[in-house]
Amino acid sequence: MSKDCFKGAVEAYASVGVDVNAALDKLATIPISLHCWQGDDVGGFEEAGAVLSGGGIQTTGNYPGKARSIAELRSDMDKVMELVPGAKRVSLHASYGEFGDKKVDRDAIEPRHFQGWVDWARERKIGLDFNGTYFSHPLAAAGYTLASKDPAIRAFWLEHGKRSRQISNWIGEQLGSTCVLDTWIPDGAKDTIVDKYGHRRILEQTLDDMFAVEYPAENMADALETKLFGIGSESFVVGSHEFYMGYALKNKKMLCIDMGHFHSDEDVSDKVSSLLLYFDKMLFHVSRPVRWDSDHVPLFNDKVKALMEEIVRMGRLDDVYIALDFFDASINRIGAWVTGARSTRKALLWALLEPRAALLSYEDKGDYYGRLALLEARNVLPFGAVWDEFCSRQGVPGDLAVISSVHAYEDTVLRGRM
Ligand SMILES: C[C@H](O)[C@H](O)[C@@H](O)C(=O)CO
Ligand SMILES: [Mn+2]
Repeated sequence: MSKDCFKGAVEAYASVGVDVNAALDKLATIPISLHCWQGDDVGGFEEAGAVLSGGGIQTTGNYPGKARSIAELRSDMDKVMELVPGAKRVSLHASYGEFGDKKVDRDAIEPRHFQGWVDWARERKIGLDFNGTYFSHPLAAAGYTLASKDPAIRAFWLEHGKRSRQISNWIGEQLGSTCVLDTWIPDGAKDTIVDKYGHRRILEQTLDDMFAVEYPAENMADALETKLFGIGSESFVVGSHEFYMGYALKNKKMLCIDMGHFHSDEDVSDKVSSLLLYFDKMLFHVSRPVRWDSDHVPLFNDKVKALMEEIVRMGRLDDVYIALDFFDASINRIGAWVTGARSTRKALLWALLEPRAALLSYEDKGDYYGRLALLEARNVLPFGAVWDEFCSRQGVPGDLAVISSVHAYEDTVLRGRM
């Protein structure tokens, strides 16, 4: 789009009281954490050919070009970062360490296994986030990890959790940027369970043990991810929304809200103005559920827009961590990553361009027609011209040019992996 289109857009937004250039400046600074696991279908690199198993999550599809090594994954992520405008971070899973030839089990991971990632991130001047990996492991196969009634299984995963915290602290210290550690466990049951209370009491105690060590807030921040159900845990999830809301509030941890983890007609954005009253900070996983927690590529759709609008309306952008969490193996994985990340960024821009003051003034006067009509009118303001200008200022291609860039990478790099 031409500079004239952008000039026209600046005027159009100014007519409803919005400063486009201020919005673009702010947008560039909001970090989005890109999840490493989109590049290899959540397999990880603990051993050659590792694949996702159990854990209530699933990738479907077998599109050619999956990353087969950490080197390939990093090359793919470099390509993604070249095509995604604005500040970025990378979110690692513990199963993506560099473990060498000897088997390193989850209860033995150490900071040195992530030195390569820290060096890689430092070169790119980005921060890293971390996730313990409580799935794709024989000791998770019975359905419980931190909430297991088997003391040996529980001790194994507790050690993994403690080490994940230690590694996150080290990463944050190394990079001078707070490393967010998200803890998600798959624990739950396929069918009716009698002792829900027992498992939840165990989880509470294990988390208390895991969090016994305090790390400096500037190095690492703990988040706990809630879930409604998963494949194989349809009837009971120990770490439910209520469980973690209570635990996190009581113990001053962050809550992680994943957009895929609720009933499909539940409005996730509606939760934010309640949760951020009580939590100082929160983590969001941006995902797109289709009928269930299917982890489709996020789009610039109403749900993502509404989530960002709520955060911006509350003036709490600096209190939230925005991370991606999806895994689609049925299409070009780089394209999936890029589309999900750009859509999330677009939704942030959408929220920053909302004519908030004018809308609020209608609302406060009780002029609900005025509010409704302005909400409708803003839908056809020249948003595309502003987005294109942002991409150009950030030195990344516009939406259409991205398609050919992704195709070229597929032809020159991904096809060579078959
Ligand atoms: C791979 C991630 O840890 C996982 O997707 C988790 O965040 C989740 O959302 C599980 O449903
Ligand atoms: Mn998630």
